[in-house]
Amino acid sequence: MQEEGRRPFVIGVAGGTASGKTSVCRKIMEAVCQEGVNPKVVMISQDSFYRDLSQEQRERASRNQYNFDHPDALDIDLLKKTLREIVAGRTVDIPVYDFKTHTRSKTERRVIQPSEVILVEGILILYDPEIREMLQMKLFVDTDSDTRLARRVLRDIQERGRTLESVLDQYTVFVKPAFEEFTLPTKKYADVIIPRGAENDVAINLIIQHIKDIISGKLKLEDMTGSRGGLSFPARKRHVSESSAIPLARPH
Ligand SMILES: Nc1ncnc2c1ncn2[C@@H]1O[C@H](COP(=O)(O)OP(=O)(O)O)[C@@H](O)[C@H]1O
Ligand SMILES: Nc1ccn([C@@H]2O[C@H](COP(=O)(O)O)[C@@H](O)[C@H]2O)c(=O)n1
Repeated sequence: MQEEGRRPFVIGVAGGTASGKTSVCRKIMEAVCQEGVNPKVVMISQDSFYRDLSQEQRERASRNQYNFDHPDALDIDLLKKTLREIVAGRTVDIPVYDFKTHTRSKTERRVIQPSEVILVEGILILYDPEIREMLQMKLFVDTDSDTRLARRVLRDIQERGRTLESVLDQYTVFVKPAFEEFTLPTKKYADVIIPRGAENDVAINLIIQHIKDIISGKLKLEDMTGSRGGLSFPARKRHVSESSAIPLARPH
């Protein structure tokens, strides 16, 4: 149960498509849940907040003429409202999104119970200033773009009902340019940059340790700067570099 008066610890995980955001979140969840105090941890994807498309927009999407990587493709207001509710410790329900049909389920919603740790991941999760304000820890998963494209091709064909041609076409026309325009510039907001994503155990273990210290109370509110009315990460930015585990210079 969430402690009376204590805000959940909200962690934002950004990065390009198929960079390993979800995989990093899963690793963090597994490790944090092994903690003796057994905190409740939940993961939310920004993908749940894609706008429902009209028939005409769905037809354009199926012809690869719809830009899902532009901020306007997301209902950012609903995401913000939902995060505010979560931060206030209330139960919320969020849409269930289907990548094959580009629509939200008409019958299903996912219920998110109050939790001590909230992981929220997405390509644009560090894009909106009000959302950034709600995050006590900001991570950016920094995986090489060739690797990301290779993973996206496999994933989108296997799981999202796409053809090779459509994945490559969408990537060239929309995904890559939007990554450069909207996602990459948000790297500067990250407290920790994780090169190579989920395989970077050194970086992930440092992050896990920090979260455990906060949950166990070893890191206290008054020990931290930059507090926004709840638990927060020290304001000084850290960069877990590829070559050095112990860090920690400012990101560029
Ligand atoms: N380190 C890794 N090695 C191999 N495959 C990976 C690795 N990290 C992620 N993947 C695969 O790449 C795809 C995208 O990973 P995911 O974590 O869902 O990325 P994102 O949430 O950033 O889109 C998935 O199919 C996943 O299994
Ligand atoms: N109907 C949709 C909605 C989104 N996309 C793509 O998903 C990517 C974001 O998801 P990740 O898991 O890769 O972070 C984004 O790049 C959109 O292009 C889609 O193809 N169809």
